[in-house]
Amino acid sequence: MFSFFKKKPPAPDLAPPPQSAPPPPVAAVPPPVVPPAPVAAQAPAAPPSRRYGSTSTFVAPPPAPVFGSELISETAERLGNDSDSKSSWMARLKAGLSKTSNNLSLLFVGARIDEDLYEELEAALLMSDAGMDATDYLLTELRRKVKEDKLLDAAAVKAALKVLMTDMLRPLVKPLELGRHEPLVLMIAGVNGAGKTTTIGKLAKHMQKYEQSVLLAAGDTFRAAAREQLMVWGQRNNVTVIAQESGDPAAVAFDAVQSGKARKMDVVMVDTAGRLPTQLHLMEELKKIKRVIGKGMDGAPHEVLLVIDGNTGQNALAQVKAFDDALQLTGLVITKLDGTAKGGVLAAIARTRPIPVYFIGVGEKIEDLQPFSADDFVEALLG
Ligand SMILES: Nc1nc2c(ncn2[C@@H]2O[C@H](COP(=O)(O)OP(=O)(O)OP(=O)(O)O)[C@@H](O)[C@H]2O)c(=O)[nH]1
Repeated sequence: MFSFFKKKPPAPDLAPPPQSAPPPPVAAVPPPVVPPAPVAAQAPAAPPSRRYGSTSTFVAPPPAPVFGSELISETAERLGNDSDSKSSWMARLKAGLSKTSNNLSLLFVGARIDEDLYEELEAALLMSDAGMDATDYLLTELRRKVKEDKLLDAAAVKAALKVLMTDMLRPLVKPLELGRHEPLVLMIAGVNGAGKTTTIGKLAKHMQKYEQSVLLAAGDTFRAAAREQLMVWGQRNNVTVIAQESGDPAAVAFDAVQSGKARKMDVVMVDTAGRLPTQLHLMEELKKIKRVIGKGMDGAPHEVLLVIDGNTGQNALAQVKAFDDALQLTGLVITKLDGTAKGGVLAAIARTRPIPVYFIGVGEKIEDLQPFSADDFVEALLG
């Protein structure tokens, strides 16, 4: 079974209280529209400061949305009919990475194992955005392997490179564990247009398939369209979105966490506005959002994810470093590997800042976001 998330068996202290059953699976019985309760009314005994407590509005889910064939096919996928969806996903990933895979594969066609091959391989890896460090490492290890195993033909060398690459990327593989906290709070960051809001929408939909109740915080108070995008998405999918007309994104995040706790939600996801790591005041704002989420719930956010546009090449590494320094990232999502992405940047990340890559995206549809698999990725590159 191609499992999306790893859901920990609920520890006794994390298990939902028996009386307050979790919200019914959204697909089967959509929760009733709860009139928006003011946050202050739901807050725990110690009231939140006015600054973070009372200004957000709730966008309640509409009654009984119509779920049609989309849900049926997704349900079929969950029940085990996922070999088709996996092969079409692989086809999209292969197509997305075809630039690099063509370059790499052509090298080995009828090639002799000599210095020319190593030089061409070095150039192809550098062009794929793998960076100097990962490229040097792969070439050194490959030379060693060829010598040790006395590899004589190009196919065997290619196979050895596949193994090396897979071993290099494997430390990045980690499932996103659900059910560790109630709610599990995720904060999502990234540069402008990386795909944060879209990723949140896709993740929420997938989490719903795992019977997770999800609440979203429209923390991108900078770009009005981002808030609308999240709210429309939430209404369509029966997910409550907490938003503010304008103002402090930290306040929206705080309200969302408070509300998530009061409603016993499984997951709260906090969107944030896009920003460049060089915009220091905006990076400070992100740190503040993270701190304020922690005030709303001890230990939160439990996951701080950086969404990276796969087309940004080596700059992606700079983004990972800067956001990690500011926020101590727990995971990455690499989107748009269907575009002009070259894919090698994952090798660079693995060598220099091995932060787990939870998901990769190869398109705008929900099923285009999938957990990262080192084997699949290398198969798409060198298969
Ligand atoms: N082709 C492709 N497009 C994607 C993918 N993920 C997101 N997009 C598109 O990228 C564009 C930007 O996505 P958003 O989710 O709005 O990005 P954002 O990071 O929230 O943007 P800001 O709020 O402006 O920082 C949208 O048109 C998405 O549909 C992907 O994997 N592949």
